[in-house]
Amino acid sequence: MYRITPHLYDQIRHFAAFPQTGVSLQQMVQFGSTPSDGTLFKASQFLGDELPIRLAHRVKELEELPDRLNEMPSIQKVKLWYAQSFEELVTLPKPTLSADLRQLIAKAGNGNAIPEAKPNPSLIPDLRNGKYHNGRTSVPVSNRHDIPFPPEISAYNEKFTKTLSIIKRRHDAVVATIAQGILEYKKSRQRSQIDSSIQSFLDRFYMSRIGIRMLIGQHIALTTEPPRTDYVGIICTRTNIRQLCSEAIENARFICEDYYGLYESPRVQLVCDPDLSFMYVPGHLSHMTFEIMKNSLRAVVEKHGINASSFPLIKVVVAKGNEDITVKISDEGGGIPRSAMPLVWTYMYTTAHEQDLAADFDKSDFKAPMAGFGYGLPISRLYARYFGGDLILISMEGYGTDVYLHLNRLSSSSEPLA
Ligand SMILES: Nc1ncnc2c1ncn2[C@@H]1O[C@H](COP(=O)(O)OP(=O)(O)OP(=O)(O)O)[C@@H](O)[C@H]1O
Repeated sequence: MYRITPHLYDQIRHFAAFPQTGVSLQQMVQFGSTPSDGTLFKASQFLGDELPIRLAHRVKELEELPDRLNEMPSIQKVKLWYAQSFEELVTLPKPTLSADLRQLIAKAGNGNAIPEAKPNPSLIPDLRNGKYHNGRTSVPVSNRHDIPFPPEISAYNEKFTKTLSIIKRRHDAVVATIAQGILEYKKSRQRSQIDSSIQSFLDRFYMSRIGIRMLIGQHIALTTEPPRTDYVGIICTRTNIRQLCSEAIENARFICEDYYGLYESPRVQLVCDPDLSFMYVPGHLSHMTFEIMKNSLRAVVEKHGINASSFPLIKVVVAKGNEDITVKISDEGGGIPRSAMPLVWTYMYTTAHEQDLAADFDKSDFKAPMAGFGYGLPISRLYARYFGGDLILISMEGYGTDVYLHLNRLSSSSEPLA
């Protein structure tokens, strides 16, 4: 079994002492719009500094969790995944660069670089050979894409991307495994709810995971996928919101019909300008709208009963403001009692019948069929906040719920990292 050696612990502690560097959606797009071996190499240099810092923060945090939560077997398991990924990144041999090549790489880019990872790497000892190495300095970039890069650069890019793919796959089951760890903790401490310090840990931890996966996913897509119109990596510069909402609605309705054995699930009216598009990550938007729709459908079906002759319409309205695009989902599913309102944002709060988490445990990601783990809302809110938006829920008990999904149009806000 993989274990963390004392030397690796030293490295982790060292990296965890540096702050994380946030990147905005705009920076990701500007940097990745014309990828060449040079820009990809620069991106890998940034990620090679930044990802170990982010992973090290998480290992340290998992290590220091209070009330013996850190001792739960599933928490330990996740900690080892993070440590292993950290080690794979810091031990990946970098190509030796001649002075000329250094200059070529410095010039690669398209006018706007992703930021330098905040810690000045000159302070970081090269832990592989015991020396201190000098920091990179910010170099103005030009618009040159015609520079021939030697094969060792593309070979390194390929190797780096391969390492990222392995890491991404290793971390697929993190959400479910941490959830399992929380269950182990609740059982061992005989608690029914988690306290606010654990809630904030989970918010931080899952937010960090979204960021790490965003950076990794973006890099893999830029390196391995052929260019697609309107796409830069996994970011779509013209995400059509109507189309995306329609798909999420249909998918959620299908699952609802299947789950309750309905001939037809509640209908959904969508009011949205068909041409409204903006820069976003379609995967994130699909995830959020789908989760919110599932909740509304479930509430409506359960309030009115599966034998109801008809269900009240669920309304989805999309509004375009200067700063935000807001998606409002209104249902007549009976709402939520005021006393339960703070709970809906806590992980593992659900009014669905308990499911066997362990059964879903080894699946690649965390997907409940209709409801059941109490992760839908808190994780969706993290996705919204990741790019500077928010998710707000207003309930009228006895009638229904309005959910407001605010999506930031300015796309310049940096990742919220803690
Ligand atoms: N539109 C709604 N109307 C009424 N109750 C709701 C609504 N949305 C959420 N809730 C309540 O909030 C709880 C938590 O919702 P959340 O989406 O986080 O988890 P879940 O749907 O139970 O499980 P899952 O992890 O599968 O999403 C739900 O179990 C439900 O009790």
